Amino acid sequence: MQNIVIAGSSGRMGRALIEAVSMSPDARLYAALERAGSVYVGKDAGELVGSPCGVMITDDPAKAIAGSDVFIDFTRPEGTLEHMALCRQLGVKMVIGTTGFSEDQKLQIAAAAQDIGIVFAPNMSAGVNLTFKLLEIAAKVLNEGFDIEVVEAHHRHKVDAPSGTALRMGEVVAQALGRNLADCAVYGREGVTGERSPSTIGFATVRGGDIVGDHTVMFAGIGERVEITHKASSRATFANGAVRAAHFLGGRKNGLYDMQDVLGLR
Ligand SMILES: NC(=O)C1=CN([C@@H]2O[C@H](COP(=O)(O)OP(=O)(O)OC[C@H]3O[C@@H](n4cnc5c(N)ncnc54)[C@H](OP(=O)(O)O)[C@@H]3O)[C@@H](O)[C@H]2O)C=CC1
Ligand SMILES: O=C(O)C1=N[C@H](C(=O)O)C[C@H](O)C1
Repeated sequence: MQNIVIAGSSGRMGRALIEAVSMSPDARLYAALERAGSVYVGKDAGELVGSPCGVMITDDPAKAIAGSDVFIDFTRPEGTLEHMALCRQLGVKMVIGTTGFSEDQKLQIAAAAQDIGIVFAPNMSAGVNLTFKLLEIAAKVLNEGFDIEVVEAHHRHKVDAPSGTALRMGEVVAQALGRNLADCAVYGREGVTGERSPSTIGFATVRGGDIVGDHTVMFAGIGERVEITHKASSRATFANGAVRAAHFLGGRKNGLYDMQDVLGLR
């Protein structure tokens, strides 16, 4: 049985995670965390998903983490890094789904993984992780004469762009082609842009309504176009993946992993 702490428990993913943990026979909700000042502090975490569970939401991270097995964090980069410092100190493993980290912040996560096991992935769904493999194949086969564009769409509340998943898709394709994404990414276009340079990977972002998460990578050639698309219709897919990642960490003391490791796709 794994004792799980959920950070950002009243958020969109926090609620999906409470449900996913409650449905896992090998996991139990050990603590639910919110920021100080949140109206949810002191409330029963289960009430957020319509079924009280006796775990009261706390704003004390150290108290929540002490004695737990895995800390699941889908919050914001600054919150995740604060939680990570405590998890590292207390020897508690982490599943990190938060997106929007800078390169320096990602290095901090890698450093913490020397001491604790961490699964860090911008997308915990099995389907998206399969598309990463498909993209690798597509990029290697369509490596000449095809323009590559990544298009993503998310709900109106999302604060980072492009999505972490879109960026990872770009990285996968760039790596398969022997390119460095930092050198070839084009983030949006406006005005007189000139013709498209063939070595670039373009990104386009859509934000609106309640779109859970759509991603398409387009390989546009002359006379044909291949599109690899994933559409998430429920956050349960990410939450179930995160709980699976927590179980994966069970037998691992330290190390940095992603969902390719968890799903055996490496
Ligand atoms: N890897 C994956 O599979 C997925 C990743 N995500 C990522 O997860 C993250 C959360 O998404 P979502 O649930 O939609 O966001 P929400 O805004 O709905 O929830 C975020 C939660 O984190 C809390 N929070 C925000 N800032 C901090 C902080 N500095 N310290 C502690 N807690 C904080 C919020 O509290 P408050 O309400 O007080 O602000 C809220 O409870 C995003 O980065 C998103 O991209 C989302 C889906 C899938
Ligand atoms: O913020 C979201 O909602 C999502 N964020 C992740 C990302 O940035 O890739 C994953 C998913 O698409 C939902």
